[in-house]
Amino acid sequence: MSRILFHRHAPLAVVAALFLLPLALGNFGIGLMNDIGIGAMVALGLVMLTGVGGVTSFGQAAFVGIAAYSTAWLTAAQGLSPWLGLLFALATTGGAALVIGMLTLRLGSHYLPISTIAWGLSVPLVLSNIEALGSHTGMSNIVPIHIGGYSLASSGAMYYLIWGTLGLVYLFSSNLLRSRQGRAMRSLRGGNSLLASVGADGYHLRLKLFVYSALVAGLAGWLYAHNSRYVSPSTFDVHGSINYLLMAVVGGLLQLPGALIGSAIVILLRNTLQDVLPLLSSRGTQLEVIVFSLLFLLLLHRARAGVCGFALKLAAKYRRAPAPVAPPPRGDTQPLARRSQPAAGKTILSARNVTRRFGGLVAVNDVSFDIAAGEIVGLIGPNGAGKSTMFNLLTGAIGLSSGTVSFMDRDVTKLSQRDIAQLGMARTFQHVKLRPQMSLLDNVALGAHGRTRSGLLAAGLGLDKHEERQIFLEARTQLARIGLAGREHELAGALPLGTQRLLEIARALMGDPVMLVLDEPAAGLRHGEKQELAELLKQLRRDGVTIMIVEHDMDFVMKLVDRLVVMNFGSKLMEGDPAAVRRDAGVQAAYLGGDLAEEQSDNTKQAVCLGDAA
Ligand SMILES: Nc1ncnc2c1ncn2[C@@H]1O[C@H](COP(=O)(O)OP(=O)(O)OP(=O)(O)O)[C@@H](O)[C@H]1O
Repeated sequence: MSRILFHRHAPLAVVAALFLLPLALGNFGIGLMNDIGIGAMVALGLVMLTGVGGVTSFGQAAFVGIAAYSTAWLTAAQGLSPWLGLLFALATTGGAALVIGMLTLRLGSHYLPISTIAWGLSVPLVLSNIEALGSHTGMSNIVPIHIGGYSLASSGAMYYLIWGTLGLVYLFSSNLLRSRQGRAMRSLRGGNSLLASVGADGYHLRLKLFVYSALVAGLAGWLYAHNSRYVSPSTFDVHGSINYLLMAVVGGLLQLPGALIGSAIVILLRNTLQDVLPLLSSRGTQLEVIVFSLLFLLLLHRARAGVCGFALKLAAKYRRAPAPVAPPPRGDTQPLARRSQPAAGKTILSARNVTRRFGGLVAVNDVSFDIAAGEIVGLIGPNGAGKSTMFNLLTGAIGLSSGTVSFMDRDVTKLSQRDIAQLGMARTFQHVKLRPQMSLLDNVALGAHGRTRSGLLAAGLGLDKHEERQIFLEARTQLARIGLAGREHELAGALPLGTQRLLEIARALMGDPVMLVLDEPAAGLRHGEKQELAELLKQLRRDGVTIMIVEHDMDFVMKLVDRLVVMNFGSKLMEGDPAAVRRDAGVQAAYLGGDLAEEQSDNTKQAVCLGDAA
């Protein structure tokens, strides 16, 4: 009870303290608070972009600069209102971010951060060469903001605008992270394949985050220009960007409050150093850079998750249960709409002459088979037979070298993984792809991405609550289905591997699939858990879901499936019911070794199982 009261009242106490703070501060203190607020806003965008989205940006100050110069030019040179300046600043910043993002966000690994340095360097260079913008000296005499007839010329008045805006941005970002879009954004680090499997588009999510963080930097730039009433290009160079990144890292890149804490620490520390270092040496400014570099190194060694991450780790030691993040269920919540399942027996998937080459290696060679609605089909074969590659081809994770695949009466040979997922094919992965730092409920809820619609704006404004309740209602049902009811708020990373595989099945079921493609779901499960999994899969078959399964535990597979497709060396060896497969000499030879002598030791256990089952 006291914890609930704390969670409810702590934000109110912070708001009240911030409201009253100017009464206790002089002009200098208020000026510092304004700098902290503006810095925190840019750092907050970086927490979203770098911490959540995994895109490291060394060019965020450039967006602050584009916005600051836009409003400076419109108000000081054109004599228009700062409020028009705000719209113009957001338009130029958002437009620039969209173009830069489209040009750079497809770059992988270290190329993307390097590209951010490129535009981080070029934007201030361009600004300093435009005469109409004051060239190297910048622009002064920027008019103050007015609200009605009230001028925000004093730093005390700007304080409330800056911190009020920061509060709104914080609220919007916090709502966004807890939404359907936010769950997908928080999963960006899990890779495009995970996102595509739930019907989400990693590139567009990254682009949205990029533009969002740039718009937040743009808001900060607008406030900066009208707070300092002066802009110059050097403020917005790469040095400035590194400063913002430092704030986010010091505070904690993974939590929104980190932006605020980091900005306060960096600005207050810089201010103190500027007072103290000149007393120690005549080269105080150079010493300041060295002190900050050392601080950065120390942080990377000792507390990579920043102050916030450190505090959370400490708090977790004393916390009794993880804090709930999902809205609690309500009696009147309607379930999500379901798709109608195809009639039992209808062919829903046809693979024809499917071939996939990796250089000179033919991983899948001219394989054809059909799958009918309501079947459980096993895809088996010795290690390296091409099963996972076949799954990747069917689900669209990789492209075919030749052949065709049709699913639900559509040729899906050239469709993306995401489009195939939207048609009703859900999958799990041989190497589990979960978000370890997200709760079980959030991981499962992610699976409904393709079935639900709420966009970024609705999420940020908190207009998605009805859909969120529907998603979490179903996520709780799916969790209960795999035996994890009551553990919704635990972290997925804390589960044993076998249970993580079950969690992947629950996530796949959230897509309301026509067909479930399971890659070694029983690996890591104990005997009793395997029996429960078999029961779950049989129940799903009764519910009309078609299942294709790769599994090495022959005993498990033979008792579960209606039909088997056997692969060996990339080709289809045979197809038939379990009894026929057990009897087949070719299959026995493949599993016993035969010509595959080098695989014998690996497969002895499987071969024995095959024999046992027979
Ligand atoms: N991306 C890739 N690049 C190159 N070769 C690959 C790639 N993916 C798979 N292969 C090769 O294709 C062959 C089939 O691999 P695949 O993983 O599909 O077999 P599998 O039957 O699933 O094996 P296992 O049961 O051990 O998982 C192997 O020789 C593998 O090394």
